[in-house]
Amino acid sequence: MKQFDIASIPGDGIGIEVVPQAERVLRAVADVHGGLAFQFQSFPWSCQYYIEHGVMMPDNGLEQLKPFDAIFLGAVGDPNLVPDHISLWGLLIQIRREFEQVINMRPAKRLDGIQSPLQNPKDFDLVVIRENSEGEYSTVGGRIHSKEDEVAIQNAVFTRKGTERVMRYAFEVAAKRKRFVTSATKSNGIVHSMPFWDQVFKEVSADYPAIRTESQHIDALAAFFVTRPADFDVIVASNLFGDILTDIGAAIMGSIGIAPAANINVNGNYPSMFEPVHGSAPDIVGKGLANPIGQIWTAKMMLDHFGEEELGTFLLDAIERVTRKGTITKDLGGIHSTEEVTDAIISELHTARSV
Ligand SMILES: NC(=O)C1=CN([C@@H]2O[C@H](COP(=O)(O)OP(=O)(O)OC[C@H]3O[C@@H](n4cnc5c(N)ncnc54)[C@H](O)[C@@H]3O)[C@@H](O)[C@H]2O)C=CC1
Ligand SMILES: CC(=O)C(=O)O
Ligand SMILES: [K+]
Ligand SMILES: [Mn+2]
Repeated sequence: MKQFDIASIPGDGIGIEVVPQAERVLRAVADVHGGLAFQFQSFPWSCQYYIEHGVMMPDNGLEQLKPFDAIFLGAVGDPNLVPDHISLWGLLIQIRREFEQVINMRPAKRLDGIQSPLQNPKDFDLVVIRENSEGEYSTVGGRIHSKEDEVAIQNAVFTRKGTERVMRYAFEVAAKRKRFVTSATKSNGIVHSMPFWDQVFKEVSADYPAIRTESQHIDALAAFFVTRPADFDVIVASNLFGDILTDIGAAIMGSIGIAPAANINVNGNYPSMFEPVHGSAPDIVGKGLANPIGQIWTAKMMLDHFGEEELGTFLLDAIERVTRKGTITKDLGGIHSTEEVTDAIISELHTARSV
């Protein structure tokens, strides 16, 4: 029996609602498979934890997480309790950084039965590879003076190592897909980091002659995600550009509530972390309205990461059979609750086993 030890961090808001549902689904997957098991240990680190302890996680939090095979996170943030920059940097971004989860991988794909806000979405199936450790999300800078003399300086950091790494990763992913990489740039407006980004992209692409490439400015690319998403395969982007693009990717899928994501450690020194694109959605918390598909599709990405790709596909197929039948939550125009959608997915898993 293969066992995977998973650290669960439900976090805040709807994270607390969707993480246990996705754990139920993973247990069902294990049950259907018969030869593997998932062991979950839940950590209460969240804004509520901050109110009680003055920190988002204990001093040795990272040490506690390190031995696990993966981290399964819901969402972090409750602006009524803790300012967002404190809660996100104190937990989510700290784990991404300290555990060298340098790649953030976010697929966007049209699913049967889900209405895209686009009139003609076609069958888009793309994946954004976002740099996850540097770029525009940096602690370099500061604020000085006050009142009308106040100055805020925020420096973006682009290292050759980090830039090359995310690009190589994108090319490797593309090699297993439609062999097309689009680079998100803005070298017409950002005159140091983005021409550097373009240069590294050109150098790295020379190592992958079988893969088609293009560069698009981020503003135009954002528009193309709306007007012709089916034309893309793999998009490589900096931290901020990737963050924005993947919310658009989620929106054209039909809801941010279904979009999955993986924060990947590529050197094997620390666990990777799997968390949906969405946040804690304070506006719908406690009502059974949270769409569990983002968290469950994220579990599928965790299965892929464990090398269980067949099981991952099996799970995504079950999700799509459920959406096709119209068992969907309110954000997608349906009437079903978080739990009902999860039940339907679990029941599809069992049905698929028995045929
Ligand atoms: N990675 C993370 O943990 C992230 C955390 N956040 C944090 O979450 C909090 C709320 O941020 P927002 O900007 O409002 O983004 P959000 O993703 O939480 O919500 C945006 C909109 O999408 C809806 N939504 C999100 N997930 C849904 C789901 N599963 N089912 C149905 N509807 C869903 C919400 O109801 C809301 O209308 C903030 O504290 C923010 O910092 C935001 C984004 C990512
Ligand atoms: C924090 C955030 O917006 C994200 O991880 O997508
Ligand atoms: K999240
Ligand atoms: Mn985001």
